[in-house]
Order: sequence, then structure tokens, then C-alpha cells
Amino acid sequence: MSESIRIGLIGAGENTRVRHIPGLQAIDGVEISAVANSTVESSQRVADEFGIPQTFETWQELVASPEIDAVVIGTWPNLHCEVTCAALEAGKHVLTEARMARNLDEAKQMLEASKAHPELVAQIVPSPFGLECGPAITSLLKTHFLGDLREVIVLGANDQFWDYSKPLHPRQDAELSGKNTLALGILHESLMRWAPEPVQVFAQAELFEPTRPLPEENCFVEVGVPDSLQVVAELKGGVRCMYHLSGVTLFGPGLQIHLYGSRGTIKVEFVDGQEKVSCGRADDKELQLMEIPEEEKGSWNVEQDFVDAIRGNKKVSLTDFKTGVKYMEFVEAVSRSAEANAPVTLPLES
Ligand SMILES: NC(=O)C1=CN([C@@H]2O[C@H](COP(=O)(O)OP(=O)(O)OC[C@H]3O[C@@H](n4cnc5c(N)ncnc54)[C@H](OP(=O)(O)O)[C@@H]3O)[C@@H](O)[C@H]2O)C=CC1
Ligand SMILES: O=C1CO[C@H](CO)[C@@H](O)[C@@H]1O
Repeated sequence: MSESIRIGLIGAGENTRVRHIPGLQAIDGVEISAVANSTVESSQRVADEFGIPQTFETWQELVASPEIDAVVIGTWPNLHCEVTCAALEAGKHVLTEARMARNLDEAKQMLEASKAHPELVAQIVPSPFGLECGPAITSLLKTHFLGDLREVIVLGANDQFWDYSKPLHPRQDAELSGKNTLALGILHESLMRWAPEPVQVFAQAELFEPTRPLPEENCFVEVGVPDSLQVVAELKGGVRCMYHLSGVTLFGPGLQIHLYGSRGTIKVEFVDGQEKVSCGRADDKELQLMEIPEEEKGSWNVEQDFVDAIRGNKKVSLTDFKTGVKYMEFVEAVSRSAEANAPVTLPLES
């Protein structure tokens, strides 16, 4: 590898332009050397905007280039498995966007590919929810603030898909997003940083409006992902857990995680990029807002983590492929349960 790390972008869309490009360009010794989007024109636009010297017509050509040390994959999940496996096989480090893959099978293929190349870094962009307050919550949990965790509520209900006249969103397209439904996987990933893993799920899902406009083809297409999902789950140790996910709740509760223990409660609300944590014990009159000192706050460190891991300075923790497979297993179990209208036990056998 040359002195500087030469990065190739595959799918430099919205999140890559807002987050990863500025994050990477701020790190000394890192060069964004090339980009491959879905079209030459779109690759060129990104190259011009961010001063990237080379474009490739296809992601396969970028992956094959000896001038690239690492790839950042910013496409929807439909390409995460194929591109990740090809890039690792070609000797490139990989940072891929969330959700890890469309389904458990693809996630497992990615994990196997990473195990076959332990010399390469394999990282998934983590759930951003709880990055800021996570360290403070972990410290609080270590003091046994909750006592025994008994019940959990996960809410991810808003109106992002309420307006049926809006075109099909990639998140509603099963070909692109697979079994990922609403904010299920991402909230579950955050929850797993604070709670034990699930041992059983029972899910039910509904699609209130089965078609959406596809303006470029002047037609309507079928929606492949539910717009309302409820999951009753049991976590290890007998913890009871409920998830309510919806994209069609006007004035819904938004994104929240509640942890109820034998001695106390922790409630986390994710509002407009802010993380609000409230806590209470039996002798409190009401929940108290937790003031987290600046030095105890975590932050988005994704690009620096990737580069540090490539330089061998630390291992990937947020988020490694093993953790990704775990949340994809949950997503898969929920999807199978909703389809069968029956409980599903974890871990899944295949
Ligand atoms: N971790 C986080 O905090 C967040 C993660 N995400 C995740 O990031 C991913 C992308 O989201 P977002 O940036 O909003 O999506 P965009 O639709 O803006 O970007 C997708 C990109 O993929 C490119 N693409 C599609 N097909 C190909 C192909 N065959 N070869 C190369 N590039 C291709 C598109 O190219 P073109 O520009 O030519 O169309 C586009 O640049 C999703 O999985 C989403 O869930 C999103 C937001 C936040
Ligand atoms: O994976 C993701 C990370 O968080 C985003 C919201 O901030 C989600 O939209 C996205 O799917």
C-alpha cells in the first residue's frame, strides 16, 4: 500500500456526500482517488464537486483498479453484498453503508468474505442513534441503575410514508432494501448496545397502500416493504420487548427506546439529530433529564474509525460484520414471523 490511503467511492449519493466525503477529506494521508456512481454523468458531477481525480464507468472497474486501497460503498443494500465480496476478494478494505444487506443470507456471505481476508478491514456504517449518548448510558448500566432489566419499548413511528402521492422510496422497494423494514434494524442495532439479544420474536405487518407512483415511467408500482410493523420479542434473561414501527403515523412518537428495570427507568428520545436521555428511580417524583458532560458524549467517528483500523491503530467496533449479521438475523426473523404469522425462535437455524 502507498503512503496515503487511496479510497474509491461506489455510490456517492446523499449520505456519502454529506458524511463520508467530508469526513474522509478531513483526515491527513487520505485521498479520495475515484468514484463510480450508476452513470458516468453522475460520477463526473460528484468528481467535479469534490475534486476527485478519476471516475470509473462501473463499480467493477473501480474494484479492479490497483490504484485503490479501500472502497466506501454508499449504495442501497441491494449492492452491499456483491460489491463487498468483490472488493475484499480484490484486496481492498471495505466500509459499507447501513443496512448491512438485504437479508441474512447476504450478510452471512459478507461475514465469510471478511473472515477469508482477516488482513483487510470490513466495517459497516453504524446506527447513528445512540452514538452521542451511548457511552453515558453504558456507564449508567454498569452502576446497575436499572436493577434487573424487565421490559423494553422500541418506537420508530413517524409519517415519512404517509403521503401516498409521493413516489416509491428506495426504502419501500424490496429489490433495493430487501427485508429491512422502516427503522427496525437500525433501532435494534442501537438497542443491542444496551440490552441482551433476542431469543424469540412474533411479528405482524401491514401495508395500507400497496402501490406508489413511479413518475419516471409514468406508472404505479407495488410497494414491497410494509408501512406498519409490530413485534413482540423476548430477550435473553426473560426480558419482554415491544417494537412499534410505522411510516404512516401522523404526529407519531418518532424514534425512542425505553428500558424499564426492577429499580429504574432509562428513556432515550431521538429528535431531529438530538439525543435526549431521561432517567428515574423509585424515589424520584418524575423522570429527570440526564445532563451528559461534553467529555462523556460520543460522536460520529465513522470515517476516522475506518482509517484508524486500516492503519492498524484499532479494531472496528462500530460496526463490525459479526454485529451486522446479528442485527440482520433479527430483521430476517421478524420478516419470517410476519410472513408465517407465527413466533420465530433465535438464533435461526439457516
Ligand atoms: N448510516 C447513516 O446514518 C445513513 C445511512 N443511509 C444508508 O445509505 C444508503 C444510501 O442512502 P442515500 O445516500 O440516501 O441514497 P442515494 O440514493 O442518495 O445514493 C445511492 C447511490 O448509489 C448509487 N448507485 C446505484 N446503483 C449503482 C451502481 N450500479 N453502481 C454504482 N453506484 C450505484 C447511486 O448513483 P447515482 O447517483 O448515479 O444515482 C447513488 O449515488 C442506504 O442504504 C441508506 O439506508 C442513509 C442515510 C443515513
Ligand atoms: O441506516 C440508516 C442510518 O440512519 C438513518 C437516519 O439517520 C437511516 O435513514 C438510515 O437508513
